[in-house]
Amino acid sequence: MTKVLYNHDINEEVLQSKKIAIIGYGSQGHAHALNLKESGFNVVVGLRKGKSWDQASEDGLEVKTVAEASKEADVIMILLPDENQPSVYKESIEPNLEAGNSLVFAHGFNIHFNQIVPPADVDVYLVAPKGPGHLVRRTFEEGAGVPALYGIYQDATGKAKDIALAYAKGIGSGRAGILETSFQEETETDLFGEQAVLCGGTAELVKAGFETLVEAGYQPEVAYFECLHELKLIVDLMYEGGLENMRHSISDTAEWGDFMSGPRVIDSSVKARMKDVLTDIQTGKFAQGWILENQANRPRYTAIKNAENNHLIEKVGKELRDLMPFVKQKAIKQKEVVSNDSN
Ligand SMILES: NC(=O)C1=CN([C@@H]2O[C@H](COP(=O)(O)OP(=O)(O)OC[C@H]3O[C@@H](n4cnc5c(N)ncnc54)[C@H](OP(=O)(O)O)[C@@H]3O)[C@@H](O)[C@H]2O)C=CC1
Ligand SMILES: CC[C@](O)(C(C)=O)C(=O)O
Ligand SMILES: [Mg+2]
Ligand SMILES: [Mg+2]
Repeated sequence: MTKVLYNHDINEEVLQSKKIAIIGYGSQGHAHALNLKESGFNVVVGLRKGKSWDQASEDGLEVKTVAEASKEADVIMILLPDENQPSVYKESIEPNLEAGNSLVFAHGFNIHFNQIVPPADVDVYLVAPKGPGHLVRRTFEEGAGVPALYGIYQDATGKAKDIALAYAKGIGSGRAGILETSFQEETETDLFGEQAVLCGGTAELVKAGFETLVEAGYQPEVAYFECLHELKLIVDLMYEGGLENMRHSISDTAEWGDFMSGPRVIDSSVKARMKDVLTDIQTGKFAQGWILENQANRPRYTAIKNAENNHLIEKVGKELRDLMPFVKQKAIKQKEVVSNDSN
């Protein structure tokens, strides 16, 4: 088995004397900045003036422009949206890099697809949490953490691995497990996971199930509870003890239906199309499409997002969630507060 590292394997001393600039204060940025600060590290947040700036200041953090924060820091973690990173890097980070600095990423996209080309005299590595930023923060506050990958692209100082591990420990990932990867592996598996399974695959499965029931004449509220709300409860059981644990808790009738109908819905044609998705990621076709979409000011992204937000499942879901005070919309609320991007 691949070696998984935990807090007791990591000495964070190497990071204690350094200043860490967190560039961006969105989903990942707020979590890294606050977790690192509470772990005892010296943090400055790099931003433009606006909502995030105000929020980071209100949260008690030192806030400066991206250029100022980059200039004074030894470790510069870029937590801007992937599509904004190249221009901000060129304008405000690259001119302020010094030999021996660390340039750090939470996702390998811009290095792997050559959108950012760093100088040879800085360390370049990634610390990529395997979970949404709001959960990186929430689990840390609860005394737990989100697993993370680290990977070294360039080791100018000979200390890149030690600093990367100390950083991962500082955000709480040493409580959950830290694994070594490469920029290529992180970039390709992360894009595949979010497209085919975690976000794209799951959203389409949920909508298809909901639409099938509603089109057959069943109540939308029943369809919502069945296909979306209960999904979390089922996935919690998988998270806690794998598929076997989920199957232990459900009825034998459900388990037999799972064995009989699951493979009818998710058949070998789905896996073949997953392989096509992976190929587009590996060849750079997906990355090129996303870069062009941004250069054109996101016409397709905006149209699809508007249509998705107006889907019946969203309307019904909002009404039902409003009646369940224990279901809190923490992630979206936080994102609205800390980010004024087009989300
Ligand atoms: N979201 C996640 O959970 C995960 C993300 N990642 C990676 O982490 C990185 C960050 O992603 P994520 O946290 O989603 O990003 P967000 O979209 O949440 O980042 C928004 C933040 O970036 C700031 N920002 C945007 N553009 C600029 C700019 N031009 N100058 C200064 N600040 C700017 C915003 O400030 P303002 O308020 O001024 O707009 C805001 O603080 C990406 O590489 C992503 O792939 C990795 C794992 C999971
Ligand atoms: C699953 C989506 C993700 O990769 C993540 C939260 O890990 C992202 O890019 O946001
Ligand atoms: Mg991810
Ligand atoms: Mg991702």
